[in-house]
Amino acid sequence: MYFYLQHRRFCVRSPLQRSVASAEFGVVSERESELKNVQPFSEIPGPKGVPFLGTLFQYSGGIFQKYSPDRYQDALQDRYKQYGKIMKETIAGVTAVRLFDPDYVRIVYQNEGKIPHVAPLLDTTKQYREQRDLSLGLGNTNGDEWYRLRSAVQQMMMRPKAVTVYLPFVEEVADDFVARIKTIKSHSGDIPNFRNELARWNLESSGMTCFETRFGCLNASPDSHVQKMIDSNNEIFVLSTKLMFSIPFHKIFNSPTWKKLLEAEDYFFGNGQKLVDETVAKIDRLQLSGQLNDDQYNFLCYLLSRKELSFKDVSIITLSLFGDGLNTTVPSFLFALYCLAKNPVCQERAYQEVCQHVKDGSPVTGEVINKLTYLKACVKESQRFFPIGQEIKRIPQKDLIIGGYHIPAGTIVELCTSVLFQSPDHFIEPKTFIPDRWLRDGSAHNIHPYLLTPFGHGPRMCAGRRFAEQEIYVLLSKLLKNFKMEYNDGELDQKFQILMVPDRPATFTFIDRQ
Ligand code: HEM
Repeated sequence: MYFYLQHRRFCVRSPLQRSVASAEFGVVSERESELKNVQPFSEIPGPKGVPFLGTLFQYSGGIFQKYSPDRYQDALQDRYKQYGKIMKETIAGVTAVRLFDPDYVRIVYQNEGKIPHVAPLLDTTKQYREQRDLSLGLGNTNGDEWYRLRSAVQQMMMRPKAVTVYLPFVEEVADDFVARIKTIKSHSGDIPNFRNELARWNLESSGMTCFETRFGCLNASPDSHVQKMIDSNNEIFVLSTKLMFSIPFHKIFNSPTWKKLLEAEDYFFGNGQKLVDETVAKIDRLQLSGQLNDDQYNFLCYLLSRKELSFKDVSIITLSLFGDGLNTTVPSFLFALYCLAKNPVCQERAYQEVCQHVKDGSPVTGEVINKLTYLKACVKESQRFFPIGQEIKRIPQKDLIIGGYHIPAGTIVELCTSVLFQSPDHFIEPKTFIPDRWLRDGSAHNIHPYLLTPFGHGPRMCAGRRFAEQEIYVLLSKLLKNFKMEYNDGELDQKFQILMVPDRPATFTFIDRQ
């Protein structure tokens, strides 16, 4: 059943409603004619490629190369300019329809049902986990299997109140991080490779949430396990990008790149699994001796208590919370910091807000965070400037008509609104950092609700969202309180590594506030 037919049922109105909504009738009749003239899937425009591999050679080197893989965002912009709001492309055997219009995105979300299907968040990680007989985790499963996992963690991970249990850990690590900045910054306040410093902070912070242990990530030596875990996590994304734009031999045999990726995955996963095993053994010992308090090892104890989760599921979910922030929370944080450093007026206003609500010597609570409305608007605006994802993927389970084209059930659909984030058609003064546009009284900006959804939308919305946001708001408010931040390391840009990451290690300058 097409979305259009469903939609029509809701368009039956009383005479009064009809006269009030006469403008809308134009839309309805347009849609009627659209339905009559539905174009088949094959007519969706897009670049022509060779059979199976499609346009792979435009990305993969040689004389046909048009785009460097780390500038995939340019390819998407070009595709939008050339083909408009809907187009399709095949790359290395994977065909996807891309949507560049928030109204089209709305159609997909409104028809996804209770169990939306998605293409894997990271195809290579899914393949790795299948090969090693691990649980696939939330982002790589669909149907009942996904529902089983998601419903087991939904309450504990998605309720804003539930994650505030971990606030004291997050705050403790953030305070230590601020102290470390004070000791390591140069005479002029510079800290080079701040991205790596943030990675250490993030691993320490999520390590506390998952394992309630301080690992010493902040001060770890360059040849420590911690640093190697950070490096191997990064390597997974670098190699996955390479494989995304290669002939997919790795799906048939262990190609050299695939072997390197296995090594990086094994390193990260192996060390992570050891932490899970050690912590679970500790919990068992405490329980046996009657010394396990109710407020200890919340995250793991909760997962272990869920009968529907196997031990493999518990491990993967825990390691997702432990490691996923490295390539999501960290770049997101760095871009937010950059936006504030480059916009001192906004930084000052956020500083004033933080001083008003975050009191020295009092803990940062959920209530305090709720009051940081301007800070949150700054973060959201930074996500418009620097989206860390190029698209959100869905595989609709019923046929849809979008933009006048028939999209059969089972098609991979990519929701690519990030190419519109700098467009004057969608944002007033798009090239200016204006956090106010996200404040309630900034409604004059009238932003389409399906345009900027950095954490996705609906039942498959990011499972780590509450944790990531909590960490970002706490650390950002601590940094604002302690330092004026500047950035003098050239223009920061983004490069594509499955996600959008900073194009350089990034040196920030921290000037003590008295
Ligand atoms: C600023 C940081 C982050 C951003 C912007 C982000 C963004 C996203 C997005 C866009 C999705 C797809 C949502 C959809 O399909 O509707 C997603 C899914 C997911 N994210 Fe995040 N994420 C972040 C941090 C994290 C962290 C720290 C974790 C660790 C637990 C995490 C775990 C997940 C999982 C497990 C899914 C799959 C959910 C499912 O399919 O049920 N994310 N994230």
